[in-house]
Amino acid sequence: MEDKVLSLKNLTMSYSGKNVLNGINLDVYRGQIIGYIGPNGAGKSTTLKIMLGLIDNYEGTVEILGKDISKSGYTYKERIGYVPENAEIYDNLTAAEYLTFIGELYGLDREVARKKALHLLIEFDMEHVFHSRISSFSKGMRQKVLIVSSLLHNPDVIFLDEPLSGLDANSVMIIKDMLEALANKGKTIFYSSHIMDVVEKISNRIVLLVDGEIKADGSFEELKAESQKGSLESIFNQLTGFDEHKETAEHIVSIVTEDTYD
Ligand SMILES: Nc1ncnc2c1ncn2[C@@H]1O[C@H](COP(=O)(O)OP(=O)(O)OP(=O)(O)O)[C@@H](O)[C@H]1O
Repeated sequence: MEDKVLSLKNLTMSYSGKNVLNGINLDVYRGQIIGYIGPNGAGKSTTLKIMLGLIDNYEGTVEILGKDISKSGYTYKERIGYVPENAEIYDNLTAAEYLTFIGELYGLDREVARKKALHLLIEFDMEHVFHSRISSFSKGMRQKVLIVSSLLHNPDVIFLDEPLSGLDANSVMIIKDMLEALANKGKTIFYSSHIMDVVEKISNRIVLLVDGEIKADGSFEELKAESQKGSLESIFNQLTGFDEHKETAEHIVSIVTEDTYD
């Protein structure tokens, strides 16, 4: 199909003999916002890193924008943007220097990259620090720089791994609306996060990964109808078989407050 943007076929990955992804099959179409969720260690970041070409010793097939990424070389990366969970960022550069550099790496003209970066940072109320070193930025300010850096080249597919980390409530609203507007323009968004109420609101399709396997795949309404639970958080708890949060919390508190540890 022409509008198929991503296609994973029997994607399998193991580290030191331990299977992390167990045969993932997933087709993603233009304009979809995929909420990619799952417990810690389920394999979400591993899937993202494979699609981004950062891990290559996987089995199965990964097609992005109609091409098998193991054969097509790196040019597909010109059309994708990535906000990593833990980013290496060149702290000693100013926001202007860093973003202009990233823009140039993506093939933009230096002046175009600089202007576009400035205009985007203005929208995030950060014009006053355009010429400040990133090392002086707060966590949320660094996150905004990362988000801007992933969008400078107007990518068709955007991968975001916990992108709202450190952002204040106003900025979260901007990012949510921005992702929706980008999807309406035909961009495809692959959004991995643990913040269930945001995933519930922005995704038009939710994919739940558990132990390297897709355990649920559908719109929030579909998942809700299947599980008869109210929120995505409770659907997540049910589908991952977890109902012991109260007991676990109490055990933690009893260990913390136990005075026989010496
Ligand atoms: N470089 C590595 N070497 C060995 N094992 C790894 C490596 N990277 C990831 N793993 C293992 O693969 C599994 C999946 O990790 P991954 O980071 O993909 O999970 P995740 O779903 O993104 O988790 P989280 O929600 O905690 O970010 C985990 O068991 C992890 O320990």
